[in-house]
Amino acid sequence: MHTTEEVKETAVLVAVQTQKQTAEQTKEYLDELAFLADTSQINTLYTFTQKLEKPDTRTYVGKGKMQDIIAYVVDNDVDMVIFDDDLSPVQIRNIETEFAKFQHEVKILDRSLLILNIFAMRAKTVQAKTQVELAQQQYILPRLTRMWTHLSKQRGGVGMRGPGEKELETDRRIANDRIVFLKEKLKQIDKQAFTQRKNRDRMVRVSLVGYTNVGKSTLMRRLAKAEVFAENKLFATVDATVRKVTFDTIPFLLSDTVGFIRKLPTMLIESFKSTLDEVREADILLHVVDISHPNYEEHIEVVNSTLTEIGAADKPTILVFNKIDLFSSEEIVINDWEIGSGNEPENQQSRIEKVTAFLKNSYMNNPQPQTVFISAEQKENIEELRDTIVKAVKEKHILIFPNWLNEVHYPTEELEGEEE
Ligand SMILES: Nc1nc2c(ncn2[C@@H]2O[C@H](COP(=O)(O)OP(=O)(O)OP(=O)(O)O)[C@@H](O)[C@H]2O)c(=O)[nH]1
Ligand SMILES: [Mg+2]
Repeated sequence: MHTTEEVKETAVLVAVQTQKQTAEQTKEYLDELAFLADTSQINTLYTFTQKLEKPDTRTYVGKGKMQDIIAYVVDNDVDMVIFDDDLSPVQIRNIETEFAKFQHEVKILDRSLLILNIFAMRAKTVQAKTQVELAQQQYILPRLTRMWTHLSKQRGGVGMRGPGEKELETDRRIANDRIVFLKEKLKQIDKQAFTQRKNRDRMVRVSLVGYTNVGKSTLMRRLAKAEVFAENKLFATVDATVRKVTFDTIPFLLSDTVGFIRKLPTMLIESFKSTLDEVREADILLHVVDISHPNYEEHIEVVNSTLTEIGAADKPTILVFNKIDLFSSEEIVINDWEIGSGNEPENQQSRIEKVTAFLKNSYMNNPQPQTVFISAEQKENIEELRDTIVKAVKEKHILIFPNWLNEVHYPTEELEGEEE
């Protein structure tokens, strides 16, 4: 029997605004956290912020603020409290103790745990599943408290009440054994994957990278005509997808990868290193940016530093600004450039041109060599992107096949993917 109506759990979000952050940034981060919660089927009821030099070492926020949160949670019978930064084992224990005084059952979560949970939901391949479970176990192990102990046993669980201290020791041992097992399993999978990648024809490899939800999978579909899952949720893609694409008679491999996010748990990056091998071994990166997002510049920085962290910086990169169509439905002014509203269809094209001109201008001094402005969804400027990719691929291709220009390699049936 099925229950058709899924009852969403409810949450309040808690963030600290440090001196380095503006109120606006803090709001953006909380919006992102709410989006992460929504992706996990969790309904956000209220958000709390506190200005502090840094998060309180004992309870993340100060005593007074914690009392406000508890009052709200108890009054409204809220299911969970989600903190925007990683909680230390001590903080978790203290916060649990505060809530226990009110005999209120509440789940305590943080951003990393939420992200791990979404990854667990999304992972499809054995490799991705194993990587996510390993990251979950490693994240939870030092934080095993009464409440978090069950998390280590149920894959993808969001949080449950656990048993008493006595069982904790056993649980830690079980978690440790599991970690050893998962690491060994991953080693085997990595070996196989490495052989598979090595056995592939040597082709130029292009990887789509970018912040989560910017449109990488949508673009993959456009370019490779592949059936790739895309939706307006965070981390729609967790497994890497690779397709062979042929433009201008040159075949190359295009891969779609997991999106990056601010404060991505280090453990997760670590454990995803083998999935991210596609990115690390790529010849060319297509760094996709959602230009309609108010925080897109910070997103670019997050992606760049994540690329550095996995050792994939310094590759030839094409910066692809996506979702330019979102500019055509509303009045926008970027700095002093007034773009005007384009509700009349005949104005849309010129507005897109104006936006593109503006952005090109402001990115002219950027060391990034190439920028292209597109709408993957509305198929705007896909041709220009294609030309840019072909040019970059040709340069690499000729390095792999120095005699390429003198030979005819490719039968006509391989030309699929050329036409729209
Ligand atoms: N308006 C508009 N929406 C777009 C465009 N491209 C993608 N989208 C939407 O943006 C959302 C995210 O797209 P995806 O392709 O799943 O993004 P992604 O980068 O693969 O996301 P993750 O796999 O979660 O990292 C979807 O709802 C798409 O329909 C575009 O050019 N314009
Ligand atoms: Mg995707």
